[in-house]
Amino acid sequence: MAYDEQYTEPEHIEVLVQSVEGAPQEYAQLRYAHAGDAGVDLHCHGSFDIKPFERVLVPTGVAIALPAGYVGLVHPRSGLAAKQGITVLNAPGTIDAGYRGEIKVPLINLDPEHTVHFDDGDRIAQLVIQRYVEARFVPATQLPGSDRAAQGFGSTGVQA
Ligand SMILES: O=c1ccn([C@H]2C[C@H](O)[C@@H](COP(=O)(O)OP(=O)(O)OP(=O)(O)O)O2)c(=O)[nH]1
Ligand SMILES: [Mg+2]
Repeated sequence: MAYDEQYTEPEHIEVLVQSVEGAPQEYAQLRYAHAGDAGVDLHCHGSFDIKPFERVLVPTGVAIALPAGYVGLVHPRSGLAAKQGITVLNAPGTIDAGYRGEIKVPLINLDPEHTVHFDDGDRIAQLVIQRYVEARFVPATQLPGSDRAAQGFGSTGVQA
């Protein structure tokens, strides 16, 4: 198969976005920065500082309604991580389809020296929307065999 033939359009869905009380209306206008981006940037509502090794639960000013069968995953922004040591503490954060509250992002500053300042509206994280599968968990007394079996935690390439 030619490389180009592998290309498929991503699935398109509608997700309702509301700016929360006290946040500007335009906060509800989430947009992918580039064609082909998987993540849409989330902004902070309000300005704040994060000192070294401090964590802050950052309000984004938005609430969303995902259709059933979809989940929002809050990922760090690589630029903030690489340049300033800022990451999402619970990455990836899980936004359940049924959650209607404000999306909040627990950021942590892992830079040992520098306090990082954020202005109102700065991009703090990115939201990736994916389909999920709901499992029916079935208690079992024995699991089927597999190539890996119970090997894990760095076992690959190590002589038994
Ligand atoms: O980074 C995050 C993660 C979660 N949430 C919201 C949406 C999510 O649907 C809800 C619950 O998240 P999670 O299940 O991760 O947290 P929990 O500590 O298990 O809380 P709960 O007992 O409410 O499920 O909190 C956020 O706003 N930001
Ligand atoms: Mg939970």
